[in-house]
Amino acid sequence: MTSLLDSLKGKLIVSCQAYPGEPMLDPRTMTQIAQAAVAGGAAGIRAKGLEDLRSISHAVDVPVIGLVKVGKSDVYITPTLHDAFQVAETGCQIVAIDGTRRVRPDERTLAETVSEFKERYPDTLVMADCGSLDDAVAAVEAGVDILGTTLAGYSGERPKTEGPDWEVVDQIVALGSLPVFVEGRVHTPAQAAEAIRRGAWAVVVGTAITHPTSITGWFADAVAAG
Ligand SMILES: CC(=O)N[C@H](C=O)[C@@H](O)[C@H](O)[C@H](O)COP(=O)(O)O
Repeated sequence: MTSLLDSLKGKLIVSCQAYPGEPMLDPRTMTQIAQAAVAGGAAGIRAKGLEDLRSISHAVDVPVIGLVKVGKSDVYITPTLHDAFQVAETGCQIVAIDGTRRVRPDERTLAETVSEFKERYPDTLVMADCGSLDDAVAAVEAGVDILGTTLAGYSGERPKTEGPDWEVVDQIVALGSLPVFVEGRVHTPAQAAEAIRRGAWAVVVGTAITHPTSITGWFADAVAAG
């Protein structure tokens, strides 16, 4: 396990996700995107959906962070223990789960979820997608392996900052207890480097690398604005 985390230290992880109704929502397409990201230097891949995860885990030789997005409730990133089991079954090395203090659809606490998960999958790491410092503190107590800033700006506790939420990054890194993966609105190479300088173990970039519709929109808006 240590060597898996070591392989990600100071490195870039690329999140490869397409969303319902989008043309790239296809396991083969996402697998090709993941392979292209690895060719470009990604030390890890983050992906969602059981089919995408099975395909990507076979196709790349770097650690994969897996998740599912389920339902329309506030807690949607691998929300239940059952979801976490299904994600782990795909062969990914790290399972990302909602790491907030909100009520989960199966009404297990985060601590219960992590301990039951670890009983069945002791070798799979758990990344807690947190939305605030208080989430991160609770996630450490719950026994997770990795803290992510993924949900800062999306869980109601923090404002949605233009770029990464550096304040919460600094607060969570200052806990000093677990590796912190900075994720969420990292849109430039300079911001990714800044995350590492601020003490992130790794930095996860999604939209700015793998979501052409958003990237095109950024350019189209700039062009339209003249
Ligand atoms: C909030 C939420 O649901 N985040 C999701 C988590 O897996 C993804 O939609 C993001 O793309 C990912 O976190 C990477 O972030 P960004 O795309 O901003 O680089």
